[in-house]
Amino acid sequence: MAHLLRPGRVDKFPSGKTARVVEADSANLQRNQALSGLVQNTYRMDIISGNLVEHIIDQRNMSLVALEDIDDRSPEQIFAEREGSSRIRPAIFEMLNGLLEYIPMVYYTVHLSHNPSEISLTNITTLQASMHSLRSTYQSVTSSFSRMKQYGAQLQALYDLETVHNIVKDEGQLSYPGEKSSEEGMSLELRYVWLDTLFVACDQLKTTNPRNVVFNYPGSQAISSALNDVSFKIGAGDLTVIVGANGSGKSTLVNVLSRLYDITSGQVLVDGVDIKEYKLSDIRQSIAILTQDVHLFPGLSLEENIRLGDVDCPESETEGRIAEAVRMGGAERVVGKLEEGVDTVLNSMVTRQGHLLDEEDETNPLAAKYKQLQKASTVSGGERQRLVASRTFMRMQSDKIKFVAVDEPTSALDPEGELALFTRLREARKGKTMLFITHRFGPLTKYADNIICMKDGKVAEFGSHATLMELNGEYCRMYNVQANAFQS
Ligand SMILES: Nc1ncnc2c1ncn2[C@@H]1O[C@H](COP(=O)(O)OP(=O)(O)OP(=O)(O)O)[C@@H](O)[C@H]1O
Repeated sequence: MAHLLRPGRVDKFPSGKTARVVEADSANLQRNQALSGLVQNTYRMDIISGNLVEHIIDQRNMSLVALEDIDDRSPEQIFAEREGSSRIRPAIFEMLNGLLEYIPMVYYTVHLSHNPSEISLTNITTLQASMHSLRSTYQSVTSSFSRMKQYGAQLQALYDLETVHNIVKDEGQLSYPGEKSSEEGMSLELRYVWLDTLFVACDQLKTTNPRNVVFNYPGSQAISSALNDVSFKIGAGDLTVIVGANGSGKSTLVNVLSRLYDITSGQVLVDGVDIKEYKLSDIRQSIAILTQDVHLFPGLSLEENIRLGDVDCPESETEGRIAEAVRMGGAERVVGKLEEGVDTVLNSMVTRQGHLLDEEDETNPLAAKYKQLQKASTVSGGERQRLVASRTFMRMQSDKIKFVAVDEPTSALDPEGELALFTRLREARKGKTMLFITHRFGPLTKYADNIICMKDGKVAEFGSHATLMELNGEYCRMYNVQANAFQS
């Protein structure tokens, strides 16, 4: 395992030497650890909404195979175990090893002393052969035992990855897109469910006891529901903008429309069919979600971070599609100023161990790497948002995407960057239904087919910009607050 230095913990010793942190320099080891690190809760939504659980488990398996005999435990663990085993091994293992060599001999000696007629050259040769074979079996068992411990740790890490599971049940049987799906995009509807349906007479349907659309977050202590009495319909290919005050339920609407959560009562219809009837992974792979909470995955290159937007992209098209995604995400300058471009790994995952380095010793081969690491690659908040948007554009290039939800992804972008991002998203909407959540009305509401104005978990108003302005209600009030700010 090669090592390189990192400007981490630095302690001066009286000898003039400096203790530094040393990192493992194996790309496979770092990749393996990066993929394992994605089980953290921080990345849960990114992984689930991107339908990436299986892909990440596969990739981690592949990186484990690529690691071959490189131990992927932390250096501290390896060190502690070596220290322990080096004391035990000579005392117990070597003794056992030595004893085993003699056991057959002792047995045969005793046996032959009772049956002297059986002593022959063949018997002695067989005895020696069995002795060697017994010894090598023992050695392979002990080494397998130690490998088993290692595999146990790896299995545990894989198990942790498997626990990045969905909150919702995956019991649907229908494939998506289905028979009723449109080329223009996904149609979405939130509606009441009629609890008791009575056939009063032939062709006459009487429904009673409507069950409201309600959503409460699991385990929430809130006294009111995050969504209550919400019903509307979005047509295939529509551009819809959701507006409303903080906490009014805008993001929650995206969560239930994309089945990150199931509504508590009521129904979400996708192309006229209950969303629960579709296979969950089909729904996931048809949706792209861009929010301010999505992350760049640490330890993976920018290229891989963007490629994760569409893991099924054919190998031959990947490079061109990534370049296009970077352009559309407005991240060309960000990538351009990094020495290693899209190969840059931000916040690389590392393994560490202590290392003594004489600071004056320029002949030390680690010195150059140490200097390189001191120039750690970082990006600003706005640059990060551009890179994350690039992953969404990578995803949107896939024909499978039928619904794109964009939830205020521009908080750190400059005004020019924000306008450009919204424009490119709108331009890429062919064959997709689009839903934007925004507090800034200007760049989007004038293009919207529908505006949903949320208030206290309810749809306060629904309609086009002109209709809602005419209504002179909540939307008109919020619009005028922004418009007046520019005029005064
Ligand atoms: N994961 C969660 N668990 C419990 N309650 C939540 C969760 N997410 C949101 N809520 C609550 O649900 C309500 C609606 O939140 P939501 O995030 O949908 O509002 P929002 O309109 O998107 O707000 P903002 O404009 O601030 O982003 C709030 O009262 C919020 O506290």
